[in-house]
Amino acid sequence: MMAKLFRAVIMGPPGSGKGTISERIAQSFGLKHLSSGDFLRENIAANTEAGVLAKTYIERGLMVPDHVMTRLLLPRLEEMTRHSWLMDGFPCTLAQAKALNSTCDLDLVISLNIPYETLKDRLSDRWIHPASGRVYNMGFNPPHVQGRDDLSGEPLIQHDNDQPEALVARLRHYKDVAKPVIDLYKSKGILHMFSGTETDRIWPYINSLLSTKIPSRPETDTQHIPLP
Ligand SMILES: Nc1ncnc2c1ncn2[C@@H]1O[C@H](COP(=O)(O)OP(=O)(O)OP(=O)(O)O)[C@@H](O)[C@H]1O
Ligand SMILES: Nc1nc2c(ncn2[C@H]2C[C@H](O)[C@@H](COP(=O)(O)OP(=O)(O)O)O2)c(=O)[nH]1
Repeated sequence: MMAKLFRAVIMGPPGSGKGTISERIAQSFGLKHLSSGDFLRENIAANTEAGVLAKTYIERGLMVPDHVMTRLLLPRLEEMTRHSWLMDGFPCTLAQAKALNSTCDLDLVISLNIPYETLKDRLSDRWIHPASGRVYNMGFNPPHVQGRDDLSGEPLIQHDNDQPEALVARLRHYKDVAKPVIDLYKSKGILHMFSGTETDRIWPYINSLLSTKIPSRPETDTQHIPLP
């Protein structure tokens, strides 16, 4: 018999650690880490119709319109009939959340609540490998060679909109659009909020919550049944 699939979303402002925590969840529980940013970059690289359209918004530092996001992501999620997944970066508006709702029932939503000063410090030190989306922080998880991606050796870059001047506006925007989404998931009883300044201190709480909901991977806990 096939085990039930597990579907989760992780939300939080820029720099809150969604990507970092998603990777840990994927490793520990075998969920597939899906990222809206990665889907967009793949589509841009492949020159799909949605990718070409999305690029015009991303280049201007704007959010991609809801109808483009849902057209792009929902079919991909519908195809994921054999994998449990964790979605990072989608939904981020109420319209996206409602569209997702009509496609699947989420089991859990993780929301990260991180103080502004912490976000500012992290992002001003965030370095990205543009081709893969791999993220480094010079204090927290520095690359082996300064300024170079660990796997490809290619140069790392910083985003202008990670600098403090742009961050205030991004954060305000996040708060405005995320609030109704958080309220929706709260009302469904699936929202779990985690607050703190360090990923390493938040992680054990997320880990133990997930341990009550899904089996760990066989290599971390051999008594459990692996996910499909
Ligand atoms: N759910 C979404 N709705 C609309 N636009 C999106 C969405 N997800 C990503 N985007 C667009 O794609 C861009 C890249 O997304 P990505 O998540 O990689 O990076 P980001 O904006 O730096 O986010 P964060 O700082 O939270 O990691 C965003 O800046 C935005 O323009
Ligand atoms: N100093 C410090 N930096 C951290 C911590 N957790 C994550 N980071 C780093 C990694 C990234 O460079 C940056 C933002 O993390 P991210 O996982 O990309 O966040 P998000 O934008 O996907 O939500 O902060 C942390 O706990 N401390």
